[in-house]
Amino acid sequence: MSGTTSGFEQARKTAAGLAYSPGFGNEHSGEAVPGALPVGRNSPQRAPLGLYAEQLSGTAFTEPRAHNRRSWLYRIRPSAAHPRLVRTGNGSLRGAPFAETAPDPNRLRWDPLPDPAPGTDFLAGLWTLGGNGDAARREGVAVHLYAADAPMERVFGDADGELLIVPERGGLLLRTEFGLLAAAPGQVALIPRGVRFRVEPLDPLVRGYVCENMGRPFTLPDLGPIGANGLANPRDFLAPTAAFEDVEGPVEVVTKFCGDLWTATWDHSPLDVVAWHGSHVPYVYDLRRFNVIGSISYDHPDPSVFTVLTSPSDTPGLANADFVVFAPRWLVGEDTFRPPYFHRNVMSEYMGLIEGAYDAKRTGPGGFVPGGGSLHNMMSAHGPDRETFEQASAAELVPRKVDDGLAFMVETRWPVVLTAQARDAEHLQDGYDEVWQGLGRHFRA
Ligand SMILES: O=C(O)Cc1cc(O)ccc1O
Ligand SMILES: [Fe+2]
Repeated sequence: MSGTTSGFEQARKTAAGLAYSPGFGNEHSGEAVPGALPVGRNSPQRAPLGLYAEQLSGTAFTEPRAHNRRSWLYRIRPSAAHPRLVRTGNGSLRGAPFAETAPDPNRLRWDPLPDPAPGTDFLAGLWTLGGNGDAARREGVAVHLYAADAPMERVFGDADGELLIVPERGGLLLRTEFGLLAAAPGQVALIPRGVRFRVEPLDPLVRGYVCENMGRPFTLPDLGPIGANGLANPRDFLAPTAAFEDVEGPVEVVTKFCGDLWTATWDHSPLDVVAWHGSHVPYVYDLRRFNVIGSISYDHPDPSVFTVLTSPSDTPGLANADFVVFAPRWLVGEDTFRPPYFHRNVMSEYMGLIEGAYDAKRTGPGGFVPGGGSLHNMMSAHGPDRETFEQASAAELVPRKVDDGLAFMVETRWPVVLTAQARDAEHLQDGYDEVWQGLGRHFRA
């Protein structure tokens, strides 16, 4: 069933009225019914209102307090009350390890996903481009895209990692165990590992990207000499307030586990959490709130300065994955080539475009367009295309605002290995290499 007009109106009304609890990493809490949240202990002999107490851990019990993520949920039924899971088709979703294709050192670029078949929900609309690491070892990252036009009737949860959802076209209403979130293009939603949710499109066609982080949970990067403020500010991350559905009756619950989808039909909705508290919670964040730091003297800063969220590895400074945004900003560098420089990076870079244009690439047909993506794997040489290089080398260096687009990058420690469908996709562009052809020699000895 595709979304109906009255369905969208209803969902948009709900989205417009949502209340949130601000602050990344806070000990958030809430109760949809007064008195549902126990006071002074997590696990009373009998939880209030006849609810069941359940802990959901996002990190090992013993991880340092600063990294520890867990929440306590007070629900109508414990999650344990479910039948046996059975395998179901993965559709276009794939998991790590990625071994369908040989790792590819070529620079690659895709146009947007084709429109979905009518009646495609968010889960069925997920299409995996590639990734790295190993879900069973809790490391690596996967890049998915989605295109959907129908509300999810079923509920989904990802045991393999957290999901950073990046809408590019159309808004999403996310009904989660913790309550409701809405994310429109320009905003991102973060669903922690294992948290169950259902997606309702707020528009007839919704499209975007999903960064699935199988490593350590995303956190805000340290600020070092930047100081105590800047980049993504914690208070701009919004957690939901408690809301539950009390549905007795068959509900399909799909789980992604070690790369595969498993399903079970529960006799009630798993979105039955009446109260909760903790730090393992979903968030929505508006990328336009990002406080962009850049050069006010000369040279183009490395894009690490645009990091919104980072999933650290065991090596300090080496990310399992960074989520980076290229948000509107002023460029004022003197005697500086202002767009991204030519480079070969040990990290691998997947880029997507949420709207407008990106300052290193031509947009429009055959270019880097919203909904499209590019992959520059470990050590692949890339940077400004020929047109960008020529223009920026000749440009008058007056202060200029770059505010005609919103792009993002998933930068990861290991090459992104493509799925077969991404390698063979019709929407994989031919001849991306040509954007760097014709960069003639200007050398004068
Ligand atoms: O390749 C890209 O466009 C991403 C990028 C941007 C930038 O400003 C510097 C380095 C870099 O990899
Ligand atoms: Fe790059």
